[in-house]
Amino acid sequence: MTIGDPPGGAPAIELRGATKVFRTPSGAGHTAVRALDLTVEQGEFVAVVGPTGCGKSTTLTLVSGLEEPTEGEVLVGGRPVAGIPPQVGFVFQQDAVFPWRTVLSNVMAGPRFRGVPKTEARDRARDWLRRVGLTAFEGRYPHQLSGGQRKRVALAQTLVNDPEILLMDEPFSALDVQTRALMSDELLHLWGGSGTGGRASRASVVFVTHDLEEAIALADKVVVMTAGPATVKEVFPVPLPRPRKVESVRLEPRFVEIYREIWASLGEEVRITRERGAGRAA
Ligand SMILES: Nc1ncnc2c1ncn2[C@@H]1O[C@H](COP(=O)(O)OP(=O)(O)OP(=O)(O)O)[C@@H](O)[C@H]1O
Repeated sequence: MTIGDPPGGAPAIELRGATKVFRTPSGAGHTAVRALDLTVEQGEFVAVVGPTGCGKSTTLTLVSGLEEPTEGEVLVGGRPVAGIPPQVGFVFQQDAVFPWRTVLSNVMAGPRFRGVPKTEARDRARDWLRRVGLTAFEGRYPHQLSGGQRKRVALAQTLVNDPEILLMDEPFSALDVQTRALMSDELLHLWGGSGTGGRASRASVVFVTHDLEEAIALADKVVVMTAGPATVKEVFPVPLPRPRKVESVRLEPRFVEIYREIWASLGEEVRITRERGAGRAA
């Protein structure tokens, strides 16, 4: 057993009654998530959808250890989160690349930071750049890349560290529709391979998105959050076979049925959020 192995086959992530109250500048409390129960099994791909501002990103920050819950428990690999767990990788909407470093140097940065010798870090980075189709771009700087290419760098940069848990917060939302579909396929391909690195099992993923089609196309289960403060409203399994291609899977009749079913639940929360916004503006 290595340090990252969960005890007794525990789920990858568990939130038990997790509540997060932020202090606002006026000193008042703002509840971002409340009594949230969520389990992500090892190797599972979970998509989280919910109305804007409901608390999806806050949920990820609790799992990442960047924030502590005010009440309840957050477990990663069966252990309470204390600080940022080393086995967790992130991909956010904004690129987290160093603009002054080349693509290769950016992808090497994580392993180097973790103490991997330079030659090995370079080999691993090159292997990941090959997997994401950027071998020819290793000497470029981020500003010399397209949005889709930068996103590929971000994926390589995260996956090169062989994370057991991958937290993704609207990672593709800044991309155009076609690039977005390509990146989703690429993500499924990389995730579905025989582990992201030396491990036999694949990473457990929590993927936050506004796009219900994207959520269904990617995930094993879709978690619908309520209007803020977020709690889990319903969890829908997505029994679509894998491997999937996002552009074709969304045309299948079963996909459309699942979409209707989840939208009936999500749409209600979106309406509640809109009505609150309209009320405030009035
Ligand atoms: N550090 C903070 N201090 C105070 N309030 C915060 C803080 N971070 C988030 N919030 C508030 O908590 C609520 C949930 O925010 P969060 O970013 O988690 O929502 P979200 O569902 O990810 O939003 P979106 O879909 O728009 O990205 C919001 O009302 C937000 O204003």
